[in-house]
Amino acid sequence: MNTPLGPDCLPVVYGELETDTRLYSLGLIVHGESNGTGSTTLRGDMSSEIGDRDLVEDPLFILERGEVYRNPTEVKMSQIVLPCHANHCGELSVGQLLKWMDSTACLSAERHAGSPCITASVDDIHFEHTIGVGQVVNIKAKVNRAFTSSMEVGISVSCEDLFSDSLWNVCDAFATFVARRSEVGKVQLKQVVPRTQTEQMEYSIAAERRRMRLIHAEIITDLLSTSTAQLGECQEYQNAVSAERTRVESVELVLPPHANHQVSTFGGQIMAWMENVATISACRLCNAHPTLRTIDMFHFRGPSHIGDRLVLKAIVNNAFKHSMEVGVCAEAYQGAGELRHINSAFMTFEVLDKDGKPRTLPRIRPEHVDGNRRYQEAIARKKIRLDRKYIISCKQTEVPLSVPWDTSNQMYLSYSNLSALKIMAAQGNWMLSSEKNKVSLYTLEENQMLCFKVETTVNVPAEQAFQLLSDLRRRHEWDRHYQQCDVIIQPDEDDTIYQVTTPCVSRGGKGQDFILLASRRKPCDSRDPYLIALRSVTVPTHPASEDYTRGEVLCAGFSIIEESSDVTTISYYNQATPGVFPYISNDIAGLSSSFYGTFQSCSKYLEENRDSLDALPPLKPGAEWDGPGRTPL
Ligand SMILES: CCCCCCCCCCCCCC(=O)SCCNC(=O)CCNC(=O)[C@H](O)C(C)(C)COP(=O)(O)OP(=O)(O)OC[C@H]1O[C@@H](n2cnc3c(N)ncnc32)[C@H](O)[C@@H]1OP(=O)(O)O
Repeated sequence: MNTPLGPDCLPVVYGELETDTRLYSLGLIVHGESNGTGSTTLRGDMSSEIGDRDLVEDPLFILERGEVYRNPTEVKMSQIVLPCHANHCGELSVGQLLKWMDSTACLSAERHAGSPCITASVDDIHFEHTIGVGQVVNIKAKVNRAFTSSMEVGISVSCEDLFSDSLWNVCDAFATFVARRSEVGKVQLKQVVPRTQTEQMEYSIAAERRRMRLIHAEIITDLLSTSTAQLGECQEYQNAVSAERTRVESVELVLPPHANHQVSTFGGQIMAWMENVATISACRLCNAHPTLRTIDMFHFRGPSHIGDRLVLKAIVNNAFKHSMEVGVCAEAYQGAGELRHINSAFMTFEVLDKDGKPRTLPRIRPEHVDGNRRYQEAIARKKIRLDRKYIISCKQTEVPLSVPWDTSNQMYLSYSNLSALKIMAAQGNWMLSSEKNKVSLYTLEENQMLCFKVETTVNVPAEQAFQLLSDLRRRHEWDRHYQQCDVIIQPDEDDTIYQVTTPCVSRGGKGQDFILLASRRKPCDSRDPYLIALRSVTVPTHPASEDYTRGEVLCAGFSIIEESSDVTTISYYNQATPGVFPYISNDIAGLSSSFYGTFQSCSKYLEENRDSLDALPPLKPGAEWDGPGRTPL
């Protein structure tokens, strides 16, 4: 535990976070959390057997008329795995599983849209377990959020062994479906109305995931160009297998049974064909049975139809000690026509020994210039996957409070920063602790974790309040804990890294400094708030110094809701541990009013500046910190 006061006017969050508040990855949720379809499951690592059927049941949300609530878009599918669904090892083929997942998700999307829907993309999927013949696959899908013509569908897959009466999670995924009605062109979907706390959380985070997915290709291209430039020559290994030996090409004629109910090629079938060639390619490297672990996010670029020929190509791009990356591409043509690129994917395979541990794999020898490029890019993607897993899929108890920031993880940190704030804000059991002069203090205690929220209403337009509060350089105007605040880096318009110094709290003691990532977001639609999320990061240019005690913030920030054109509700959130409780207990018990004082000066600051923003020069994206003590911009 460090010193109690932080740069957020309120005590800062320190220490290990004993919480099941969860961070969400783009496609996969790795640890105990909501499963994307409205139910809550407890899972961990590979030993994630649920063991208790109740954990995957829907939360029993009782409607006023006494009925149990069920999401109107929810669709369930259960299938017994038969030998015809399995590979030669008696495990359900992932291709078959993808078909079932795509069908269930599409039917859920169509239930919401009331019109035909097509799969646009599927986020990263991580398969935690294989499924055997005779076991039952349960798939649940529901629409988390509708945008204009597209929707995010959350899919959860569990496996059930009827003989041992056990149940475990296999994977969670998020797919995007686009509604199409030929006669009207672009469809305007009705909004999803979240009814439960989990639905509210999924609804809120779906906007973040959409943002990430729409710029995913761009991010990966940027990261690849910077990362591969640093990698140098390909390493040579003894007994390496030639990449060319793993090359597979296979053609499929799209027949009516391969089409969906809209007569284009069924997306699940395309994924199954892709998985088939990828598995053959992986086998050629290891001469053993490979297990598919992850599929990176992919995008159905364009449709294909009955009568099309689909050319499926796969090659092992690189093999690491325990995993290999296979690149797969699907192209379509008609008769003697041109090839159309319809899909690409990167799949990661492992080979498991008899104890289920990954075996050491032979290395790959790339050939030709193109082979070297693929080899290097696979290394870069491996790093990107690890970064992403570390930042956005880790259990919070495993993440250090300050996460290293660099350009390669910038997007993921921003995403996790905002998602953590959204998850905190979406909790339904906030208790009003005290109220004074229109400022309310709420607390939330769960799993030895204490969060608090301070809320008030101001007569300032929401956008203006957002602009004023998101520039931390002005925070000293209303918050005495912000002694100095300098911009270190501003990678883009929505993210800024600041160094904040706070006064010392004990006589003769040191002040604190904080390296804070502030990520801000404007609303995606009228149901969203403006958000400013804060968390600690580390940057190599600013190590902890002797002059200050380095303080840390795990999750804090503002949610700003427009009540009318002139009235705005401002909520400040902070996530604390039992260790800081003594410092805020006075306020919670009503013995002190420091929160109110700070929040009232915040309201005053906003109202005094309701018509101006121009006290400081605007932040410029790309700005870099230029040395201690100097003006950063
Ligand atoms: C063998 C067994 C068979 C069994 C059969 C069982 C059948 C069961 C049934 C199962 C059936 C299963 C179903 C199947 O089998 S569907 C068959 C597989 N899918 C396809 O063939 C789709 C091919 N792709 C396209 O047609 C286009 O690329 C689409 C239409 C997808 C986008 O085209 P385009 O870009 O020109 O359109 P737009 O600019 O107007 O955007 C439209 C919306 O799309 C959003 N968007 C765009 N890109 C992405 C992205 N990467 N991630 C997320 N979202 C993305 C975008 O933001 C916008 O959203 P909004 O802002 O409006 O909200």
